[in-house]
Amino acid sequence: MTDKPGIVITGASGRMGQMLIRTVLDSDKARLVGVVERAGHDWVGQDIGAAMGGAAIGVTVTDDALEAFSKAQAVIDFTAPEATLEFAALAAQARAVHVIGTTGMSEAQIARLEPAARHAVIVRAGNMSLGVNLLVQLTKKVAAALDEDFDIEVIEAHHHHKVDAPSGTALMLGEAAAEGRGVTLADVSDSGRDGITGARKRGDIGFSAIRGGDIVGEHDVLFAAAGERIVLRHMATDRAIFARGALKAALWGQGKDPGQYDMMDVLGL
Ligand SMILES: NC(=O)C1=CN([C@@H]2O[C@H](COP(=O)(O)OP(=O)(O)OC[C@H]3O[C@@H](n4cnc5c(N)ncnc54)[C@H](O)[C@@H]3O)[C@@H](O)[C@H]2O)C=CC1
Ligand SMILES: O=C(O)C1=N[C@H](C(=O)O)C[C@H](O)C1
Repeated sequence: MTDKPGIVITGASGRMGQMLIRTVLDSDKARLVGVVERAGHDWVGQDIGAAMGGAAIGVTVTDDALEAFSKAQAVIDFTAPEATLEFAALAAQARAVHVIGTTGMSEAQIARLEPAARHAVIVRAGNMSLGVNLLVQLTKKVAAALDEDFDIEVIEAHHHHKVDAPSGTALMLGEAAAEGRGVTLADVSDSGRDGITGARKRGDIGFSAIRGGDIVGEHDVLFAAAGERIVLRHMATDRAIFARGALKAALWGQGKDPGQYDMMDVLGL
């Protein structure tokens, strides 16, 4: 027997799924006890080590999430919004910590996590890296120090497979800028400019999204005024930063009271 928390990774074949599996296997603080993929995927029924092109490791990919979660102390989930909602209910049933990296969830979908959070710990963040979470704090500070003479724009770039925009990180940065300024993001958000949009409205927080190639994730927060500009920037070059943060969250959540938390709680920022 070991007291290292057992971890299940969902979305096993995904870009983040594979990175998370490697991160847990390399860790001396956690054990990989299960991996989940969607029903019908080629990898279901295969050993995950072999499916990822290496040696077998004795963990079989399953599409039975509840069965996998019932053996785990934590589930790390970077998949898609509706899958994440289903996993939240099952992780709560298994009383496993649910670490959610999935982005693109609507406000209505986020609200649907609440019943699960009454029974289990949920840690959710649009970006699990230390660097971005620090950038969020810096953004809040700079926005609080400047007035609306400074136009705030969040510019993000990601690989061409990404399906949601603005990115989860861009939204975190926009929220932080709005909070620093003492406004509600929904009231000032301006995304998806196209055509004759009219001049920029004073006080708006703008979003622009670039999609191309294999860009892991880049975020700028631009504060632009007459005669000067400040740019706060984070550049991710390796998905390992997200996986390390997610594993840290899974370990941090052990023994915590049920509820919803984020990476600020985990990192103590
Ligand atoms: N919070 C963070 O730090 C980060 C968040 N992300 C987010 O993570 C999510 C996944 O990103 P990628 O790995 O690049 O995408 P991906 O498309 O490579 O992987 C998604 C995986 O989820 C699986 N999946 C979908 N529905 C499923 C279901 N019902 N059951 C089991 N598996 C299911 C897919 O088959 C696929 O393997 C996105 O929302 C992305 O924005 C990505 C990187 C960092
Ligand atoms: O889809 C991605 O790849 C990423 N998604 C997250 C986001 O939406 O911000 C985090 C990171 O930028 C990579």
